[in-house]
Amino acid sequence: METTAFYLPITELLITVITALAVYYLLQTVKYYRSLPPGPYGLPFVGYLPWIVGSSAPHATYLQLSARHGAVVSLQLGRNLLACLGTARLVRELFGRADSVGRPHTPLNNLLEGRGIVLSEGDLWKQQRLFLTQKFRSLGVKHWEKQRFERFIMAEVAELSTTLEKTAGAAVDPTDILGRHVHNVICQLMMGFRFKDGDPEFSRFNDKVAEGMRLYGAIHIGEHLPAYLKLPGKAAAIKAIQRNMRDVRSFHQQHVERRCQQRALETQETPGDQDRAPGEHGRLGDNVRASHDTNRARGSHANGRRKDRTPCGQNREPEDLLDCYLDVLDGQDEAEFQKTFPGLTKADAACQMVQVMNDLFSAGMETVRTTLVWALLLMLREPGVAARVRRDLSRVVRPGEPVTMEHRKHLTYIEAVIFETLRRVSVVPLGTTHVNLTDWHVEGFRIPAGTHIIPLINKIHMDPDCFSDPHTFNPDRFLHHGVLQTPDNFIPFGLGRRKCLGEALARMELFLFFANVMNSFKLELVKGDAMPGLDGVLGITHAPHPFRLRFISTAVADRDSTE
Ligand code: HEM
Repeated sequence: METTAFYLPITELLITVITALAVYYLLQTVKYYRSLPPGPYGLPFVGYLPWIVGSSAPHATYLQLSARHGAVVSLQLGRNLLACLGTARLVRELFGRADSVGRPHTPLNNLLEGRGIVLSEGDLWKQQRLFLTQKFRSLGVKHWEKQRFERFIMAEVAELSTTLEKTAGAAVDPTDILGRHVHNVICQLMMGFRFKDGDPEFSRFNDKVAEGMRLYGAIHIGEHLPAYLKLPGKAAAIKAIQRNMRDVRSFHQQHVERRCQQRALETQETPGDQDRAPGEHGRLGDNVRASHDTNRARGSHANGRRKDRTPCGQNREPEDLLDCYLDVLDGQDEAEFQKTFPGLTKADAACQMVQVMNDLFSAGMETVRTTLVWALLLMLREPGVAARVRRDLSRVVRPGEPVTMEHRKHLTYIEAVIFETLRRVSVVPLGTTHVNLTDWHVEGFRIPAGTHIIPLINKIHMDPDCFSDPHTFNPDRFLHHGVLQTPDNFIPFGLGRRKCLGEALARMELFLFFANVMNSFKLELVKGDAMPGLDGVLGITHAPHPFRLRFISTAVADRDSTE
């Protein structure tokens, strides 16, 4: 009897406490979700993930959500909360904040251990960003007229013309054709080498990159649902990704080693410097390959930029980004090293350098190539625009003659065509995910620290309030009395502190490749093929479905028309 009397109050107490806790938890949860920006409901545990991973065009899904819920949308993807920003004003304001520069710490991102430039954070990101910005400028990416970087691109443009001539008007996939040449521009900027035509290393490298993307695509759901990566077979997939990353890194590493050896040789050859020990990286290995062209091997020192033959980085100008890094790493001046890369050991800085190379290849090659392919596709679809491009060119250069940066100021319509291409197809429609480092209060809602934040670039570019009649391809919207305009709502390179580092380079490449192709070739749809559409697929970039076209040399076209 006594036992029962004692038992009942305890049970009641327990039930009361549990109920109170459950109600409290429920109220807190409701309060938490009500404080968030509006968004769709999802399923327990996985949230809205099935709708996003199941879509071949997630950017279009986000666009619909933004249309339904407003300028800021939140949704749960597995364990991650996502906020989408649907106006340029919000992206500008929020990504300009110092606490907007985090990147997601997801299981697959973490494989890179926070190295490089795209996924690094904090002081490491700041120092690398500063270093790269300065070096891009000094290599002539920003102030092309003072430097020789344009010559790298023009050399590649000339090679592309040769490649296109060789097709002799046959049907080709422009993505394949442009790949090596766009890749070579980055190769030259980074490491001063280029792949020759038919170089098997190029296919090997490309296959590795494609394999990496395929492997990542197969398990990227694990970024939001880490438990997924514990399923049978997933550990093997992660290992394969790691192996692939090692292979791609070692490809760049070999070029670093070769350069170290060259620099060490130069040091030994320099009178009075025989006693100098080779730099730390001069000992990295001896795996030297001779299958590529290199600036040094091609004697670029003779082009007047090289000042003298003093050792590694002393009193001579760097030829590429690798030189810029090695000048600091190999330099005798420890204080200079610490000032440039505070808190890093030389070994850390060397790993960092190789990952930065990887990042710049990934960020800079696919984006430019895809934009060029879209531009060509749009010229097939818009013959009136293509004709006006040619008319403008003919006022400035003769058909087939090289178009250079010097001509750019007279060819604003071509720049407008490139802008309109970037707007109409948004090659990087969701930017790169940011993470806020503190709680934000935006438009009356709370975005808790650690939220994954994406700018809806394609939504902004296709918003009729930002661009009238947005589905129409109209380059003139970027011109005012013939002067190129950059509207606030035009944000293909992102905004704020982590804005694209390669914008100036990308714009230079896009102009030179596009203008020169248009000046030397007429583009034709292959007979019997359907006109390619503007609904692409979203992988690393928003790319068109494969299509073919024919490049007819203007010399041949003019000859045929006079016959
Ligand atoms: C058409 C060409 C390109 C487009 C549309 C493009 C677009 C973008 C966008 C939208 C971002 C994300 C910005 C953010 O996080 O808010 C980005 C980041 C970046 N881009 Fe580009 N990009 C292009 C070409 C290039 C090139 C040629 C390079 C360099 C070789 C480059 C290097 C980078 C880097 C390093 C970042 C990360 C910056 C950081 O995290 O601090 N991009 N780009």
